[in-house]
Amino acid sequence: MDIAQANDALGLPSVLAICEGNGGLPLIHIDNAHASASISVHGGQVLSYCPVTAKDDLLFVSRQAYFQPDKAIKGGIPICWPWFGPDPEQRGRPDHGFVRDRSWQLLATEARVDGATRVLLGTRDDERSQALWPEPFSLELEITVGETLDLVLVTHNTGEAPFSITQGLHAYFGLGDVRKAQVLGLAGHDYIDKVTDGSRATQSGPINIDGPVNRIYLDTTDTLVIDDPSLGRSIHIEREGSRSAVVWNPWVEQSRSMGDFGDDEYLRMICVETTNAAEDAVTIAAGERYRLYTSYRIHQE
Ligand SMILES: O=P(O)(O)OC[C@H]1O[C@H](O)[C@H](O)[C@@H](O)[C@@H]1O
Repeated sequence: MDIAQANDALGLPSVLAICEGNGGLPLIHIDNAHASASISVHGGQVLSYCPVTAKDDLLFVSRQAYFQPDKAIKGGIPICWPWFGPDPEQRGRPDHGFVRDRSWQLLATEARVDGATRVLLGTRDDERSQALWPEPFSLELEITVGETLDLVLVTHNTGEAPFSITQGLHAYFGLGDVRKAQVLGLAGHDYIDKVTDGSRATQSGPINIDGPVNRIYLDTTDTLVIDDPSLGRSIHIEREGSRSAVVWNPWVEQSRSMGDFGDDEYLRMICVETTNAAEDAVTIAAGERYRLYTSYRIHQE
């Protein structure tokens, strides 16, 4: 992407500019009446969002994150697609699919009358995707930066046969101290516990984090809340097109095993992910589109 040309075509005076980010990867900067944000064109990934009323960024990015053309960025909101988690066919394909480590295209920008800013990014099938997954597709991510941060991920099946996907908006939220935080809104829901090799259990009460957590919650559509007394705020997550949610914190051992994650960083983050995972996989008919939506709002005390 030629940054000067992109700015000429899609920059928005005093609101949106495209610049060179870490590792030379193009980064979209937004600063409007409601919030500031940055979005990586690589991965189609929101990396930061801070409303003017908030003290701290919504999102966490690891200090050891890779910023390289063929690697995923650890933090922000990676897009997991067309499979969530390990290769479902165990053929050695990358975890979480193949769009989080590729460059997307910046398709459109818009300064809305309500002061929010809209960015449209896209990617579609090509030789590399066909080598990993044969289906013809076009994927669009619409990001709206306003009083809330809204994401809409639309999968368009451009082929002549139906296909099935799992997917996730893998948000890494910043926390003051995970040990004092709670995730609310999942009580009474069954989950698949990936820490104990996929056994099933039912959530009772709020989720407290005092060890590794890696769970797929099922049959859930309610608003989720992350209560974070250390930063004096709560984060509210709304969802449409999703009946599952993933909660992940790597805790001590997994943190040490990841090259792109600091040993102590698990204390300052949690992933609460809007997904179509496990039995919440979706099938999209030829020519049809599927819309996955999520919205994040910070309530600052
Ligand atoms: O390290 P990554 O490939 O980005 O994945 C990070 C994590 O993502 C999800 O939350 C999965 O449930 C975890 O099993 C995985 O470890």
